[in-house]
Amino acid sequence: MASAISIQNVSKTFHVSGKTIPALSNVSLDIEQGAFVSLLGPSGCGKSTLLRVIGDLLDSDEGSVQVLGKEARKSRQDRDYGMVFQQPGLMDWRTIQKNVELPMQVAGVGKAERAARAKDLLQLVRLEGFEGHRPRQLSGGMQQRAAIARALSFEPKILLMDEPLGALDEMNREHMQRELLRIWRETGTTIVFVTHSVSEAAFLSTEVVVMSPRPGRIATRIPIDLPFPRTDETRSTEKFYEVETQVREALHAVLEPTVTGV
Ligand SMILES: Nc1ncnc2c1ncn2[C@@H]1O[C@H](COP(=O)(O)OP(=O)(O)OP(=O)(O)O)[C@@H](O)[C@H]1O
Repeated sequence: MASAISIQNVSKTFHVSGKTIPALSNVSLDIEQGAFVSLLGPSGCGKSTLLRVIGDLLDSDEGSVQVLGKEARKSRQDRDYGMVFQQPGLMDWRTIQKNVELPMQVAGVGKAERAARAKDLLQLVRLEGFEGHRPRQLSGGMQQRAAIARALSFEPKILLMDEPLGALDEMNREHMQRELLRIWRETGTTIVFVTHSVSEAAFLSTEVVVMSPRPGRIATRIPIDLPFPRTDETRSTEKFYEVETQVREALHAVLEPTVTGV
């Protein structure tokens, strides 16, 4: 399958108050179109930095990122990306419908068209009936679904998600994982997803990329061959347990390199 994202030898160092923080070192990664790739690794290993470099929110010092065969900057200008962060970032003085319409409004999409598209997107994330609500009147999971709807406004080919479910309680989180898989399968978008959760990464992904601590490097790539559709039953299967264990062991290996010999 064609490559959606091609990262070649990317390095990034931050300089803060005379200190040098090597965040990424020589990262190379190819992500296929339609993949759901999770970046997993210890805190500070550069997951968010890598996501921001992919999304052209941050320049790398070295290396290159090609998205759909173009420079990342061109892809951002072409609105190939949708982005979702841990906080939904909705504006409380606008209704849910108007929040979802905002990027389209900024881009100059006409009133009737953006209203119709926002309505469709809210249907996709199952928020029909809440169009006129304010964000504070919705649960955290519902707000995050609205943020996902907003991120999908330009039918992005690439969805970059930085711990989007991290602030949710366990039940809501599992529900949103199922919803996210449904949306991914319905839209066919390529997803790069940052998480701290082994089981979340195993449940959602077609591939888990484990990163090692500072400076961030790709330590292991684990293809996840659990069949689709993945449901709550999937979580209690032997196969899921095996996959989860494999991911957990890979994470432990980067946390305890001297013990494991990695
Ligand atoms: N804008 C910045 N200025 C200076 N240092 C930064 C900046 N952004 C990230 N860093 C540093 O780069 C390293 C990687 O940070 P990053 O946020 O990418 O890690 P992460 O793996 O996403 O962490 P976490 O899992 O805790 O969110 C950290 O040491 C962090 O302090």
